[in-house]
Amino acid sequence: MKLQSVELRRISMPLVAPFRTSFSTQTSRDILLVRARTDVGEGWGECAALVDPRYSAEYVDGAADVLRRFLVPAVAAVPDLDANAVGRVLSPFLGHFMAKAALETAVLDAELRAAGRSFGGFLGAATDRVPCGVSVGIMDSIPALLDAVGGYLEQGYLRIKLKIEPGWDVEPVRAVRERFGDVALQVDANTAYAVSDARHLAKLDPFELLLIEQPLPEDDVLGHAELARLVRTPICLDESITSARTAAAAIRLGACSIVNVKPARVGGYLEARRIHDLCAAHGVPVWCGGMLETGLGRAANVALAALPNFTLPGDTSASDRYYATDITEPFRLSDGHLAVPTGPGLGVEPDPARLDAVTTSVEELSL
Ligand SMILES: CC(=O)N[C@@H](Cc1ccc2ccccc2c1)C(=O)O
Ligand SMILES: [Mg+2]
Repeated sequence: MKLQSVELRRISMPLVAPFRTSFSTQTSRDILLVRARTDVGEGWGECAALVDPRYSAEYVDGAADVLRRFLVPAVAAVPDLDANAVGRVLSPFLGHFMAKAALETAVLDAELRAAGRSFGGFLGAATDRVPCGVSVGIMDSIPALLDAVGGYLEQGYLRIKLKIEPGWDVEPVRAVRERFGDVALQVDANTAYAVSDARHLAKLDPFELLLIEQPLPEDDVLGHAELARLVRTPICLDESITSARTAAAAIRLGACSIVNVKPARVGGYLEARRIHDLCAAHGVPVWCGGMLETGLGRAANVALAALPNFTLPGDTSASDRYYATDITEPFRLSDGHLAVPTGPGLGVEPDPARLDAVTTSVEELSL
């Protein structure tokens, strides 16, 4: 396969409701899509980077720039391209995992569409539908939170994840437990605490949470290992896991007993599968994280979440959790599950009219 041209497209997608985390409140998503045109057809990749470097060091204008200047030219120079070559040819460029993931996914999508293979079939999906959880933002009040959680449970979500931060943690969890009983429940702090908060975080132990996600800063692996000795609730890492190597180190150091696998955060679906396999070898369960993707990224995540060691419901929610109108056919929850796409490649593609309606810029990179 040979890369002939790449389109960098920016789309602006309003969220159905503000989404507040410990690091920001977002009301819309400014998303970069990568469209790879090759001699055997085209493929799509979605870059998960936020508009500002608050979840990780990446941000969407920076991702577009690193793709334009370094990543796309390097991949375009490969004479006999396949998805396995992308990680190798991009490894001299450090970091920029979300930008790399978008490009690798676009190349993989083109390759698989041309071969008539689905993402799930290629990655090793073991099931045709995946159980889904939902991520619930920090709310203005406990009653508002309980209304939101009640609504998601009525829609059929099989697991609730509450965003927490200092000042919004024990009480919201207590309220959800008192109202909804033993629903599958976990929390995500997005790095908002310090290991000195261990005694406070241990107050969550009586609520039998599935896990506490990324309580401490990304680089505080040793702090997570110390916290895991002071808190009974299992520790799950998200931001800290940037590769299979960092996953192996975190597990060996006792920093986590569960991993949130996010292809965008680790440079793509091939590395994500390596993390899945490594965690399986260590008996560490994984689940698929979310970055408020459109149906393009959502399709790839659902295929990944079908691998056998994804034993916990992920943040693979339905399209309407975030968007009133998706750019692809929407993913709809059915009995708390999403069906794994079976078509070639991602198995979905953008509807041209819907795509045009949200497009804010299109740039053709000639190679
Ligand atoms: C579903 C979920 O909680 N995702 C991330 C946080 C996150 C990720 C990407 C975002 C993009 C725009 C606005 C908020 C966002 C929050 C997480 O697991 O930590
Ligand atoms: Mg998280």
